Amino acid sequence: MGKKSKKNKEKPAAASPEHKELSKGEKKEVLDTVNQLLEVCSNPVNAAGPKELEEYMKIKALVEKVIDLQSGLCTPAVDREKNFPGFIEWLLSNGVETSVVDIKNFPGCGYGLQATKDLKEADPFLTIPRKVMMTTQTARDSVLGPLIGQDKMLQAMPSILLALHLLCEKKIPESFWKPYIDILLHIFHSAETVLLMVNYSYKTLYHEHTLIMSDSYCTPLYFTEDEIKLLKGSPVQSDCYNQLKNIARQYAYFYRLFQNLPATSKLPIKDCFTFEDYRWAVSTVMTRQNQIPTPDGSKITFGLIPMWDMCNHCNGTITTDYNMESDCSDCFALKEFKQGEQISIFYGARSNAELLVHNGFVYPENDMDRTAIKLGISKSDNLIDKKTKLLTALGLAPSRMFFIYSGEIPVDPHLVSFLRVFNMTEDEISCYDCENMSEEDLEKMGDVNTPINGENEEKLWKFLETRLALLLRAYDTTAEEDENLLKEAGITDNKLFIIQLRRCEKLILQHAVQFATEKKSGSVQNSKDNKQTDSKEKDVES
Ligand SMILES: C[S@@+](CC[C@H](N)C(=O)[O-])C[C@H]1O[C@@H](n2cnc3c(N)ncnc32)[C@H](O)[C@@H]1O
Repeated sequence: MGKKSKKNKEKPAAASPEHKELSKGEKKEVLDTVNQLLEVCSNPVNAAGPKELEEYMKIKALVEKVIDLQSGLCTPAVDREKNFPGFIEWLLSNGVETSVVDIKNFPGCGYGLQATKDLKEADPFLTIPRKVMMTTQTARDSVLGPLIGQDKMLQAMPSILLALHLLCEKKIPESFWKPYIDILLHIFHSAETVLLMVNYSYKTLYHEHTLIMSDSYCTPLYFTEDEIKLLKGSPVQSDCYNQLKNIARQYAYFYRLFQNLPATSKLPIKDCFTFEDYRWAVSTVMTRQNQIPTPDGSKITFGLIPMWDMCNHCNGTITTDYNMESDCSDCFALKEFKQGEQISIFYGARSNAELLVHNGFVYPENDMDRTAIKLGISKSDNLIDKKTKLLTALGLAPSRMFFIYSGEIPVDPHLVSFLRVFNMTEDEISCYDCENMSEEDLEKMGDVNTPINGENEEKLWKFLETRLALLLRAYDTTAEEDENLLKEAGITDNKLFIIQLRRCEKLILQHAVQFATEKKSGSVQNSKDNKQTDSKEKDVES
């Protein structure tokens, strides 16, 4: 990154002297705990269930111990609001035009961008040049450069590289990106969002809940054990376990690397690489990064795009584009915005589960919501080989994740095809020539309105209805109970998003059960009608 980062590379590692030193004994205790963490987190993934929870609790306890031991080493939080003017000045001095937007606090989603004038759909409102971005390339030009050449993980995983890059720059007082880093969300450990608004409808509550917004991420890395338990029944619970396991493993890996590798001796984080700082950096990158092309345009990589990353999310389409000629990221209004309105952008087609795990929030109005279910042909099914063969011909694995969608039609062609094959008799399977499936066969098999026959159709919807009802029973609460819980005073951000998520999942499942029931009744009726027609035809024949 221009002159400054070169300077960082040559004269690195003047870490800010805010942290205290750990004693020899404390250092040893941290290292022992980190070693245990690495061992537990390197176990192969356990199947979902009690074993997974047990492992999570072990990891969580070790992580808490490390956080506790390192509590004096973490970078202190800064007041981001006070730093916004300096950030805007820095943007202006680097040629970024910001006159169309203001940074403002928007209850429910933290800070965001407000339109300073009316904007029409597709009007440009932000152009951010590469020179202010933090990218994998600027990481290579920074103090991290020598380490990247020696570490496969950093070479292969751009998000991890960005997280460490951010952390190093945060510790360098003269970093080029200091004005940007100073406006990022920081962690106040004791802060919890307090609900000011009670007695409001759910939707109002959702929008009002962060009148006092805690300056903290809500990624699963910050969930407590009790909060994670609130996800019982949700497929996201496993994702949360896995996220902590993966990040803890990475942390332990780099912690040990920083102790042993000469290439890390000049890193400003070498002696103050805390778990708390690492989860902050990872959460920052997870929730703010965007894809950008490499300078030669040959590959796509990741980067942090200052100011663009102040945009919050709403339904719509992607309206950010990289202009290779000007080497800038251009952002256009996804709809008309009136002066004073929040300008939101569409982050991409993500379910609420994905938004919670990767972006640290839930968007109840999400048009793209869906929930995952795992289905597979049972090993005890006598027809497993034949069904597997037919599924393979249809491009489907015999055991895999499917999605149930919000919206009118909750099933997609993959699920419909799978369920049809899953419920076939031997005679039905034998009607298909797996070696010569035509495009038309594939399409028909997945078309929700083209049953292969009444009986199969009835079995299919009955199976789905029963399966989804079972999934709904796995949760500890109903959607209605969740709605009431969301109205409780004093709910934390984490709990709010978790309950919103499981409520959204239940609404999707409930609607899909209703859809399956209606389809089943329709197919029963059709079967009856067909049988009657058959017998009438037989009568006529006889
Ligand atoms: C790219 S940042 C946007 C700026 C951020 N609000 C801030 O204060 O810095 C993404 C984060 O904003 C919040 N966010 C974005 N869109 C949101 C929405 N529709 N509802 C709630 N929170 C949202 C989430 O905390 C998310 O992790």
